[in-house]
Amino acid sequence: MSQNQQIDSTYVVIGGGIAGISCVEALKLYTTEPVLLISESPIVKVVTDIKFYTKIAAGFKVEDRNLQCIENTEYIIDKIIAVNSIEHIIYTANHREIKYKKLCLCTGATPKLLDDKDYVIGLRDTHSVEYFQSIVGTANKVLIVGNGGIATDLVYKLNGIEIIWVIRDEHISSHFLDAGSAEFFSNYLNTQQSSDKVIKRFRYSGERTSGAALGPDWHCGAMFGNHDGKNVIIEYKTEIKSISKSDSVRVELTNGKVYECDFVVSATGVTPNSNLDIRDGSSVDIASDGGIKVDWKMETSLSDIFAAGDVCTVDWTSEHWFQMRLWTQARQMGMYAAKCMHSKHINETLLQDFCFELFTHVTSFFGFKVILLGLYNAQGLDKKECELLVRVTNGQEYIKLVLQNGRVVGAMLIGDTDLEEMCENLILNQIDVTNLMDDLLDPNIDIEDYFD
Ligand SMILES: Cc1cc2nc3c(=O)[nH]c(=O)nc-3n(C[C@H](O)[C@H](O)[C@H](O)COP(=O)(O)OP(=O)(O)OC[C@H]3O[C@@H](n4cnc5c(N)ncnc54)[C@H](O)[C@@H]3O)c2cc1C
Ligand SMILES: NC(=O)C1=CN([C@@H]2O[C@H](COP(=O)(O)OP(=O)(O)OC[C@H]3O[C@@H](n4cnc5c(N)ncnc54)[C@H](OP(=O)(O)O)[C@@H]3O)[C@@H](O)[C@H]2O)C=CC1
Repeated sequence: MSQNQQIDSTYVVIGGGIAGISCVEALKLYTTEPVLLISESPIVKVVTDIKFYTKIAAGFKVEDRNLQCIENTEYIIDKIIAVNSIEHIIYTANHREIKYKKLCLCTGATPKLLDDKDYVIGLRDTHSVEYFQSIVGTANKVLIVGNGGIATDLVYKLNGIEIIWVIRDEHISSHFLDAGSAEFFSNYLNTQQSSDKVIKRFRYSGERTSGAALGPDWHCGAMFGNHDGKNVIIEYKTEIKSISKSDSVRVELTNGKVYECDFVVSATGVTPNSNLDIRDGSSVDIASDGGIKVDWKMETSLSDIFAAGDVCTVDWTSEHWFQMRLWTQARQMGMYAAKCMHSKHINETLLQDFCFELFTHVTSFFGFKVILLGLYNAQGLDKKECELLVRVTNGQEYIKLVLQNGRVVGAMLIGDTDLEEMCENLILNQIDVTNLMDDLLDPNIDIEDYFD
């Protein structure tokens, strides 16, 4: 579409990430009215090979595609810089003015960097991990800061290099794992595939359900053994004190340790791209984490402007669901925002999407399938009121059910456990399993028989 031409579209979606593309694809299912995608990048992210493990939990791949490959979609490669929410006009960097009836902002987020030096690197998506691997080729030692998804991915994927992993917590991957499952992975990485198939089952209640209670006490400086030619030194419960560069990059930690490395990876979370110039004297509500606030209909405080994916922050709660900036939720939110926009446009009653009844996430860590359901780490619960059922088979599976008042409220399933459907049903139906506690994770009992 040429510049300076008055463009008018019923629906406009900003951003070619998972949320934006999911929103556009869903809108095309609901309506034949014009849908326009504005993406600052000609490369967009599409979901492929989707596989449902339960009614809600789905795993999928994310592929980079050229915008031309997205069928029957009007698009403009441009950057939105401002909006007039009263006149319903978008202004772009290439001087276009676009009139909309319903607008969805899917502008994502940007990596938070510890420092803006060129030897401190952030990663925007898993694909840049591959790019990163190419530049890391010449390096011998990298220092990774952060204990979330990216750091966990990197520590596993980087080979032939020494890694210093600096985390604030007592165990690794704290945004996903508890101490017990962190120990499971560390055992596996240190001893490769363990030969003895020892099945251990535990039941914890009250105090012992919090933090590191689930596994042996972690000690600082634990190392993963030599795995694929890499050496991982983990520095627990410490942070960066200073980063400087002379011949090499020098990093001082708050625990007094000093490391020399080739560069630092700042895997320290993301900041939503929520800064938007609003040219009508109003302002959009922003949450404390910097995301654009959305209500249960994904609508922002500005009428007819919706938001989905990393850029937004939900201002509603759900009993077994919470927001986490993931592909999983970018896709769910993008599709649901489309339904919300269309329902509002045709003035139809809207019901909240079923997927927000239950937090689900399918991913893999250290080569193991990981399915997280509900409050898998007792998020937001009083740990004293929780009970945990755990079954561990070294090198094969780690299963943890979180229970409150005799009902399952969360599950962490690592390995091919085939328990995801049972766990999803138990959480959604809130079945009292008080009398089944000893059998629930007994591998010799087909627990499904209880519920047929
Ligand atoms: C290294 C890394 C690895 C990850 N791995 C996983 C994983 O394994 N599993 C998982 O569930 N999640 C993962 N995530 C999180 C996941 O990538 C995000 O939650 C998800 O991609 C967010 O999608 P989005 O569409 O909201 O934002 P984005 O994917 O960031 O897309 C935003 C789009 O908007 C465009 N844009 C921004 N501003 C403007 C503007 N003003 N005008 C026009 N266009 C604009 C951008 O160019 C971009 O195309 C990972 C994240 C990172 C950083
Ligand atoms: N397989 C998957 O599902 C993957 C998902 N992702 C997602 O992508 C997004 C970005 O990933 P990522 O960047 O790892 O973000 P995450 O939010 O997952 O983790 C950020 C980590 O950095 C720590 N941190 C933040 N600031 C500092 C600091 N100044 N010094 C030391 N540590 C700090 C946080 O600690 P604290 O918790 O104490 O704030 C946290 O451990 C996340 O939403 C993540 O869930 C990414 C990769 C893979």
